[in-house]
Amino acid sequence: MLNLSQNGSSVWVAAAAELALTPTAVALGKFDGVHLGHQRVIQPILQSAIAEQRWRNGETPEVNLSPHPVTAPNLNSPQKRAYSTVVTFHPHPQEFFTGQPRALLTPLDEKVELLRSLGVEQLVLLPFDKELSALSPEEFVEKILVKQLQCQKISVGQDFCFGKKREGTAQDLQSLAAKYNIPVTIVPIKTYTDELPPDGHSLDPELTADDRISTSLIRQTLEAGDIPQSNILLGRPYTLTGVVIPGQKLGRTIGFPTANLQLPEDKFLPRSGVYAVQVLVRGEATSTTPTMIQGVMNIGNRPTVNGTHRAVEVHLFNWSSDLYGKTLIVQLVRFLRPEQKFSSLEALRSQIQQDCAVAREIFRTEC
Ligand SMILES: Cc1cc2nc3c(=O)[nH]c(=O)nc-3n(C[C@H](O)[C@H](O)[C@H](O)COP(=O)(O)O)c2cc1C
Ligand SMILES: Nc1ncnc2c1ncn2[C@@H]1O[C@H](COP(=O)(O)OP(=O)(O)O)[C@@H](O)[C@H]1O
Repeated sequence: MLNLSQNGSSVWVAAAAELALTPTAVALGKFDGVHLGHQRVIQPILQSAIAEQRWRNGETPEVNLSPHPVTAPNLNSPQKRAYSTVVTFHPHPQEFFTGQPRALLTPLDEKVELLRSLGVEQLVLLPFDKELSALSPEEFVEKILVKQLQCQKISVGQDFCFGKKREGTAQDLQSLAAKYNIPVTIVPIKTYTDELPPDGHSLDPELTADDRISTSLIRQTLEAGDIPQSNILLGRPYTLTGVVIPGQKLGRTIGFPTANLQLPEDKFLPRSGVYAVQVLVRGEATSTTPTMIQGVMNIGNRPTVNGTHRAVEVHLFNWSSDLYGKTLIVQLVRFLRPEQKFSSLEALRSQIQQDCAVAREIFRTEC
């Protein structure tokens, strides 16, 4: 079991259900992206943890989103408070079935950090293998949820499927869990029309077969470079987190040093090209240094300098010190233009100057 911790609080990461801290209040799903829909599924297990703490303090809960009445725990019993727990599959089931590595919106470390910020206490990674994928819905509930996780409460999205050949539905889970007196909240699908701002940044109709907020819709908006839309669907900016590694040391010669980022191998990259970004340098925020630093980023092969591989590089505004070895958390704000092959470094320099001016204008008017 790992304990990933930042800023003092931590999330327990259990690499198998039998290693989990119990009892649990569980949100079940893949949760790649931890987007607005996922956040809604996670919410009830957080509320139950808070509600139980309130009962302990002698208060009555204000809201109960569960379709089942949740009974107050017996405070005289030795039973402990349920740990708010996200249960997910690792590797991603699609990776298991296709044998192809799948790029993720939120690789493990990033997912852990997002769950921590939502107030989740534990992440359980169920190894998605032959054995797990062969469990019937009944066996999954009995073996994993009841025996190993000692679930007291479960939350899933309306379209959740589980068990062998995905034959169990959210409703099946509800009736199977009822046999063990475990209440199951089925969270309605969140739609992007709920999220559109009134001044109408509408989604490209070609992108949307239906209006469900989904990981695949967010991947499509990122592939299209529609960052405002990706960020609305995520409920936060899409982020690239990586360590600064050395590059060709050409950037400084044209007046635009760029921090080259090493990202997790399974990180999903948006459309190649140039972006306006806001950056957090981990460990650098002080009372005198602003938390967020504005800048520009390029994702691409750098044809002008005969680059051989895709690089992700960030130039920070108003910054001059060394960043090698530091971790940058880069939030995408807007796609500016595709990458081009320039006839000279001077032509590239002049274009980057224009990119900076466009980005500064976006920050001035929109951020
Ligand atoms: C805002 C920005 C835009 C860029 N646009 C392009 C581009 O259109 N074509 C290209 O070949 N390289 C582009 N680059 C990448 C540069 O070629 C690269 O930063 C430069 O070669 C320095 O690389 P180094 O960090 O390895 O020294 C861009 C870089 C930045 C920061
Ligand atoms: N404003 C800045 N933005 C990005 N990196 C900067 C900046 N100022 C200084 N640096 C430092 O310079 C390095 C980038 O310079 P560059 O010549 O492009 O070298 P490299 O090819 O190794 O990335 C960064 O990794 C960082 O340590």
